Amino acid sequence: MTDLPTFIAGLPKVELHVHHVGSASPRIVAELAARHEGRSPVPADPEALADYFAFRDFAHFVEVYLSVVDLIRDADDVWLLTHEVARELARQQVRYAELTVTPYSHVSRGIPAPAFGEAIEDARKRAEADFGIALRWCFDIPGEAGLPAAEQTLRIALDERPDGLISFGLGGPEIGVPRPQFKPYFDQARAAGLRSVPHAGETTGPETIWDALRELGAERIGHGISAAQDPALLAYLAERRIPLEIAPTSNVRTRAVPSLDAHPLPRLVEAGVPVSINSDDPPMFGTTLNDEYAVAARLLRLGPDGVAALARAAVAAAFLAPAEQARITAEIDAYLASAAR
Ligand SMILES: O=c1[nH]cnc2c1ncn2[C@@H]1O[C@H](CO)[C@@H](O)[C@H]1O
Repeated sequence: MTDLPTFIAGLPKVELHVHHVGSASPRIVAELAARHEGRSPVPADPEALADYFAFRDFAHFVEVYLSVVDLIRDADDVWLLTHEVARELARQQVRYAELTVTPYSHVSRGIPAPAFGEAIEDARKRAEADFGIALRWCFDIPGEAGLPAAEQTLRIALDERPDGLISFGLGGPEIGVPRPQFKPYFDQARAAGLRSVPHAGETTGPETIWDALRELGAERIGHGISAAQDPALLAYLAERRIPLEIAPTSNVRTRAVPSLDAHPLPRLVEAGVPVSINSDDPPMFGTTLNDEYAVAARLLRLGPDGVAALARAAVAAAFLAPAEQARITAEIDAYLASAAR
């Protein structure tokens, strides 16, 4: 048996909670910054960028995140970012990823919605051809922009309806951004066949998760780590098999959790809550999906069998057709068997 990091690197995976702009690597950011003559506070130098991605708190994280969004000024930038994010995911043996994109942030910066939709769709198809990775989209509302952003995100989702669009989300800060106000938008998105995957319980308590479940019809929860504070909620999530999209390093870097050793992941797993392991905004948090699997393996004291089970759990939580789930799961099983020889 090879060492665990090598095993993880070759393990077929899916990723369910990773943000488009948040995945802009230092190389992509440098290229985007160079395209726009440095009219940005975002450093082009990868070293300086690593320091720039150090966050005082969650509000500071959103501020930095939006400064990277400002670098994306036209459809070509959108295409470049999307194709490169797919390349990096495929390099980590990701077969399928549900990528969270925030159309409002780009359209409000002057990229027409049709051009945005065409760019992500063309990059998605090219990525499938170039790297063999299947991408799907979650369109998320940037919570800090409130109901106007909800309205426009829904409009773009329903009017453009790119082939890859499968879900509707809500990101950004939770503090001061209660979930219930977004119910009319989630109702319309779900009525149109989009799956509901809001963030909740990342920087606020269990009541935000209850709201996401009861008001927004959440089928999965982004983060949801504060569920560990509410035994009734843990039981509810476990009984109904409602998965949490866990991104351990994200929670530490945004100061939602004081340290990895304090992360509630072991308690969530112990309570029987389905979890998937994700990277969220990997370059911003100085991590990769593979690193997050290694973190989860350490926190949960897993070997190859346990890590393969985490990968299978993410496949089971994906909005994938059963035949596709079976195909990727069989690949995971075959890989585990071959690694054991
Ligand atoms: O970890 C996260 N939690 C919440 N929002 C996030 C996270 N990572 C990226 N975003 C994104 O930040 C944007 C700000 O406009 C939101 O749209 C959200 O998608």
